[in-house]
Amino acid sequence: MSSGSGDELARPLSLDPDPMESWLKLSGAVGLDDLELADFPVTGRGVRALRGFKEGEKILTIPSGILWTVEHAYADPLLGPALRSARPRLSVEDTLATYVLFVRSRESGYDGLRNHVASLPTSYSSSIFFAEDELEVCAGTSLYTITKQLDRSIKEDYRALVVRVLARHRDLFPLDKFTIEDVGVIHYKWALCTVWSRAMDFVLPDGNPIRLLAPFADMLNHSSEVKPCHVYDPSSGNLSVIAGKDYEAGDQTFIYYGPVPNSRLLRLYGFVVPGNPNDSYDLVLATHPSAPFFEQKHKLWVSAGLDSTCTIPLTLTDPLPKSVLRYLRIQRLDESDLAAIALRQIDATDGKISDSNEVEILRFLVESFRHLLDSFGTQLEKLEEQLAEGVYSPGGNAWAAAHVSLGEQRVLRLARKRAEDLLSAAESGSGNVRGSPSALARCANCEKAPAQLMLCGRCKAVAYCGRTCQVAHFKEHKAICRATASQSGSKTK
Ligand SMILES: C[S@@+](CC[C@H](N)C(=O)[O-])C[C@H]1O[C@@H](n2cnc3c(N)ncnc32)[C@H](O)[C@@H]1O
Repeated sequence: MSSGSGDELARPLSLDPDPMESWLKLSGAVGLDDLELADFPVTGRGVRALRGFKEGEKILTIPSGILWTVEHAYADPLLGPALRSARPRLSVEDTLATYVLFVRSRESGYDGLRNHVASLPTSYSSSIFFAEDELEVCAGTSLYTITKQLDRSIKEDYRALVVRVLARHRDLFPLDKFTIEDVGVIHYKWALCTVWSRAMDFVLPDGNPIRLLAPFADMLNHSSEVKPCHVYDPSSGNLSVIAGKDYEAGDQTFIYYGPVPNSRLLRLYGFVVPGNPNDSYDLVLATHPSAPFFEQKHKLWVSAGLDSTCTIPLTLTDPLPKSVLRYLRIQRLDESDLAAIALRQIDATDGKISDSNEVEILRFLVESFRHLLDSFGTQLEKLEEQLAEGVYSPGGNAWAAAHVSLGEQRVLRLARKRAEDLLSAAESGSGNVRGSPSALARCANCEKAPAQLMLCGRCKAVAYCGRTCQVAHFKEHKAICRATASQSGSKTK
């Protein structure tokens, strides 16, 4: 479940001619002679280069005709009419999941696609398959909440799929293979995880999105060390993979799944990257329509590029985005503020409204962050201790959940600290905190402000009074350090 290239001990998976590979070649796939599937120690099965590739060189093309797409599902002579009869139309995700389940259930025909399905993992380690005690490790995180919600919604979605499609076409979806009971839900979850962890998303020139599964290209694991390197050609409809860096013969080849935080990685792909620089916390801000002056405030949120309900990601590099403050300033406007705004005496879409409004929203934020942090099942220091002591078996579900919790707590602590700094400045009337100067004026560990401080040599975004404090703070700082250094283009490893 952890990330890394782990190329050293890769074993080829089989020496027999692979039926999927033969089908791919016959269908016009290009590049397979220079690649092979192999088992890698850290990432699991992946794709190995059999010769060197230069960055930017095309390494693989999967032709349009054998991609799993919504269009192909609808064009299928058996499945298409069943899909078309569904009212309302199935979502893209459900269409692809139904397509995969349909092909898997066929006893004849669909030979190529069935070979692909046969090569898919039989189980997934997405958080939706976690046992209760494993999920409890990340109680308090957005992953915990979303996974619980998914547990309910997936059952409902499957029932809806049965009613809208499966039960109406029992000739295609026989009851013994598409049961209404729990087994059916388990198969549906498996198909959803297949789509979540293997589908690729692109935007077409007309602005419409396309989601597809590409046999063999879906065997490429993720690495943040490679540039984005999978491309869809809208004119041919083919999917290609370009070398995202230089490879030597024997290396594992990768694609880049994107700057994904651990909570999303674990839910969709079933793995985490320890110390993930993309970790984030999704802060949900909402106001009930019955709140005073809701209509006026709603207009102000919209003109500030927000809405009355907003989900704003807090990140390691920007733990308290301006949009959070902007939202709350509008939420706390009183009658006289609104009158001043109507007379254009105040601009509510940017900047401070008044000292009292600012202090009020910052107090609220500090309290909210404290409350959110208190709601985590296991506190950050305890989790770090447990991970160091090997309480969770490395790579296991509980271990991965612990990393998600660590990441979200680190982000929230930074957000709380930033709100506290802003609040003390607002209360003292200086109102002059821009993050960096105050952070650099005090030791990031003991918070003292001696005459001389030394900057972190890598990110240069925090300062320490001495080596002891730098070492003591390293665990907490390393993820944000990586993120800040990579954002500012630092070349240091
Ligand atoms: C697109 S598939 C890649 C092929 C997959 N390993 C297989 O055997 O079918 C995505 C899945 O590969 C695994 N994976 C990809 N990148 C990984 C990484 N960096 N570390 C650990 N597992 C990874 C995860 O299980 C993920 O859900």
